[in-house]
Amino acid sequence: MSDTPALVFRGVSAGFDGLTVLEDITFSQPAGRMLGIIGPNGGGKTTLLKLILGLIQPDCGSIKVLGKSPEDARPEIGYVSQYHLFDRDFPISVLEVVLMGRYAKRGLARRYSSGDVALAKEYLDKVGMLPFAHRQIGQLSGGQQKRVFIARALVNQPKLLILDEPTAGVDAAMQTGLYELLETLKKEMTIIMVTHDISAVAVCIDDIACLNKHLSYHHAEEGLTAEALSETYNCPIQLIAHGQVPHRVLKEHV
Ligand SMILES: Nc1ncnc2c1ncn2[C@@H]1O[C@H](COP(=O)(O)OP(=O)(O)OP(=O)(O)O)[C@@H](O)[C@H]1O
Repeated sequence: MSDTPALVFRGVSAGFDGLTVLEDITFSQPAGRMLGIIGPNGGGKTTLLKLILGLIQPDCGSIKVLGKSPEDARPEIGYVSQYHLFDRDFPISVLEVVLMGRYAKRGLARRYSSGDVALAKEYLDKVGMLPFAHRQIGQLSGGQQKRVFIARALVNQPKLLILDEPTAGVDAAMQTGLYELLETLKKEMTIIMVTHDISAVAVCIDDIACLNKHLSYHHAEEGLTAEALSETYNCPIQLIAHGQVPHRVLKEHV
């Protein structure tokens, strides 16, 4: 894995129409680890992802993604958005959905090669969805669709995979499978995951960014406490669990 950090933010502020959504964000994310971004609704998580993807520009500060500008890094980023709006009756197969991910490399004008199809099948296999390759995408469950969209993001072999709420609408059993998949993928790439799922924070995430206009970054070596979460969410948070659950205690925000 490269020594170049996957992300470097230095004094970044950003917003919309004169409203500051992110203020003075500074952190560095090492490559080959999984970063979880947590925070309340409206805290600026999606805005941070848009900055990483180069879809919006910061008002001030600098951003490096994989050692490059966000725009230059974009071909090396795989992105799985929170919502996938599509017509469930649209006659497109799972394999065709994954092949769409190759457009970024091949352009719209060119037909898929046998190499593209082989790659799409390889990544469908990796996410455990190869047996569904010829099913219509609309016939799959939410969790199964999420795996297909992850395969579509992976088919360009990104160095950075960004997932916005990957477990939204996914049942508990599928969530566990999804986290196991992410653990495997982490060996090959950096993963950034926006999540409201505290169990994901405990189970598979290395580093944690608590975001509510300001960002507090916590390295893997720290843990997560209700106090640190309460500070980000601006309200008391209680962690409720049955039995002995692995948990983490983070340092206080400065
Ligand atoms: N295109 C936009 N134009 C104007 N304001 C925006 C725009 N996008 C986001 N905002 C505002 O920026 C703030 C942060 O929004 P953002 O979507 O980044 O939060 P979030 O942490 O992702 O929230 P959620 O958890 O609800 O998805 C909100 O107050 C939102 O209304």
